Amino acid sequence: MSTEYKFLKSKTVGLIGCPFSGGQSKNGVQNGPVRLVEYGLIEQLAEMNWKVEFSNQDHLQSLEPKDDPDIGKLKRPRYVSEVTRNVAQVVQDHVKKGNLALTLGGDHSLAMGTVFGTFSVHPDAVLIWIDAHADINTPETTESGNIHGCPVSFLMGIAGNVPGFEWLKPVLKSDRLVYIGLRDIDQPEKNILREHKIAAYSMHEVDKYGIGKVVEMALDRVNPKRDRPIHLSFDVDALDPSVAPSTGTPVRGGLTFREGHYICEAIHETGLLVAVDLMEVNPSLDDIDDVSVFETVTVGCSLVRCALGETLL
Ligand SMILES: NC(=[NH2+])NCCC[C@H](N)C(=O)O
Ligand SMILES: [Mn+2]
Ligand SMILES: [Mn+2]
Repeated sequence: MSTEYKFLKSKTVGLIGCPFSGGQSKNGVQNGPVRLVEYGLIEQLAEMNWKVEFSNQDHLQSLEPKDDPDIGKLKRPRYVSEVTRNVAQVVQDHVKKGNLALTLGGDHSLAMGTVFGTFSVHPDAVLIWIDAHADINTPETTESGNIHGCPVSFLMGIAGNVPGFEWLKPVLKSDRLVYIGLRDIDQPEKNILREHKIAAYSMHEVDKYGIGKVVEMALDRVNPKRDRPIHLSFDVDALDPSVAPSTGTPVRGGLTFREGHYICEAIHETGLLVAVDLMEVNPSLDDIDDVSVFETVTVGCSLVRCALGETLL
């Protein structure tokens, strides 16, 4: 189109709802997409003059194999592989058509599919990963065995050969990835970040420089000429638990409400977005109250709206 989005053909969003929880061990995150849609996300985007093509992925849960024994430490590897392979295809179809691919999780292992889908159309894209966690454990280093802690290593091709994941060719180069919001990184993950010289802005840098400067530095690192397509993968646990409590692995000391929104606004302003993930909204955790769920769902919707162009003025 449009001056607003350099790599889109029209102001159309492919909304991909992924009710999937197999990349981690807590129940409920599969209900994230339905709650975000129930709250009105589709209508909100339509009101912002987006055409919405809703690609609901309700069949994903039926892909769970009867028998899915651990491979090494990895839990539910066949299920995760099958689901993410399907998601990759849907994302790829939307991005190829010039739609903005918006994926609602579900757990963050889904990013294996979304990022692969984007990069198979735009091999020169960059990945901006907003998270408390680096999600770059390998099958060797993961302690939990939860694959939502590992998608980045698979995408980079440093996960080794895991049977069933042959389809997932390494598409992500270490200099095309940047993190913002990190604060809970396993020691082996720190080693990987250092070894591969991956750009990472933890909460320490957010405190030190302010979010405006951090986003600018992050873009300068991976997208210095501002000419590469951007895939934004936003784990809602990047936000402080006081802002987004209803998520499976909350970590104190996170992004404020405004810092989270600023990131989305600033990335929208580049005009380079081709894909957005909103992951790890879990509206049905045990012991969670309705207000916490409501706050998390509403903040999820407003992050998405800001990434898609909502402004304060
Ligand atoms: N997408 C997430 N919320 N990931 C949390 C990962 C936590 C931990 N590093 C692990 O490997 O299990
Ligand atoms: Mn996380
Ligand atoms: Mn994550």
